[in-house]
Amino acid sequence: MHKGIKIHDGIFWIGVNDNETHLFESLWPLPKGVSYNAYMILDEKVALIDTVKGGYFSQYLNKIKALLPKGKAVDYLIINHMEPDHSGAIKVLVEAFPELKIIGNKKTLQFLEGFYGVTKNTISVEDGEVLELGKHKLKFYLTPMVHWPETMMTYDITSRTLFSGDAFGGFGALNGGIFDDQVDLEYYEDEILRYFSNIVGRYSGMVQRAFKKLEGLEIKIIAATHGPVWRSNPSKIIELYDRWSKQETEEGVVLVYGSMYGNTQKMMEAVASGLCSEGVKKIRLHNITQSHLSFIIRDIWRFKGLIMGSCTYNMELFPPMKQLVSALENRMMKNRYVGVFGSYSWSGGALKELEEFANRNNKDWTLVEPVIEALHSPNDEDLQKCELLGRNMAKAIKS
Ligand SMILES: Cc1cc2nc3c(=O)[nH]c(=O)nc-3n(C[C@H](O)[C@H](O)[C@H](O)COP(=O)(O)O)c2cc1C
Repeated sequence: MHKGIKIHDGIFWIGVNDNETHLFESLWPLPKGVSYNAYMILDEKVALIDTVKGGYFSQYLNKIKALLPKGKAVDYLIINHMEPDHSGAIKVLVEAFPELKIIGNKKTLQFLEGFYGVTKNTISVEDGEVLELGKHKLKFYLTPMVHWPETMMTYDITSRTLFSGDAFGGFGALNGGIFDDQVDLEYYEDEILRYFSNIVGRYSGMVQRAFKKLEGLEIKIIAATHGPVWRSNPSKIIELYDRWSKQETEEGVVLVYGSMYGNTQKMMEAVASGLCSEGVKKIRLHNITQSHLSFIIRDIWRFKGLIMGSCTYNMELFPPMKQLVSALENRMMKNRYVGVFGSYSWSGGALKELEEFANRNNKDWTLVEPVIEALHSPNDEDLQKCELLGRNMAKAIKS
């Protein structure tokens, strides 16, 4: 990974791996790192597509210099996305190549000035405009809010490569191989979904708009800004992204509970038995204080059913459950079933908030009965109701 890697005639991956950052966007755990993918096209004109996070500039620059033919300079930097994990090296890049012309759309150039004070040698492009490098012809597609307002994609008409920005990208550094046929795809697919559901999912409608715009385009390679480059089976990730952004779900249920002393957990175990008795195999159980929210959101995005159970804490929902409920509303998830239950010892409060969530969002989440509330510790009747909730949820997701 110390030098550029050819992905097609004249096109090179010049990205870097970050195995140091613990939390992407200071929020999302990176147990296996993340790659910041950037690309270089060598033609009559030389173009770079995106940069890397600031601290990785020297690795990036070394790759550029090693590939750059003698006597040539870098002519263009195309900015698909201004988030600093991709734009962080722009300012120093401009110092290294002062003649460089920076290409972005109107919004990109506003961000460029705001973040880095760069205003010189910029070219604003419109949706559908084409830039000729020689053999390679790059067409720009503005795809706002996938996932920032300035995001765009760059399509190389010659090689049929789509430089897609953050779309189709995911967590996980690239360890050796960079292509879909060289890596453990099962791992990356999970991490692409974790990236999508937590970061891009809220803008699913805009992802669908982008799909409409790209309709009919022959795509042989997808080169995103994170994760593997799809050269063998790009249609696989396109299909997954299409399904996820249409909020199509799989048959399965996510169980999330918050419990301090085990009573609420006991209720969730009864729910799980009910699901199992109706043949549900894909059950993902999360103790909310043990699983990071990003993995819970990933599973909820994937499956059709969600059951949440919470103890009461100072008159309210258990604090991390509150965070989950707010995250669900922020992601604007749809077409799913939800079941809720709670426990308390004097005044209650947790269940009320979960029911309020279900009622507020009843167009997007269909409530599955019964709703159960246990005082102190669940009795036999409570546990039977929990099993019934599991059975009813199983029937709902199979209907
Ligand atoms: C710090 C703390 C705060 C609590 N606050 C409330 C409360 O405001 N209202 C209430 O009815 N119960 C309250 N409870 C009681 C628990 O919600 C109740 O015992 C519940 O059954 C605990 O479930 P668990 O065993 O799954 O943790 C509180 C318990 C603790 C430890």
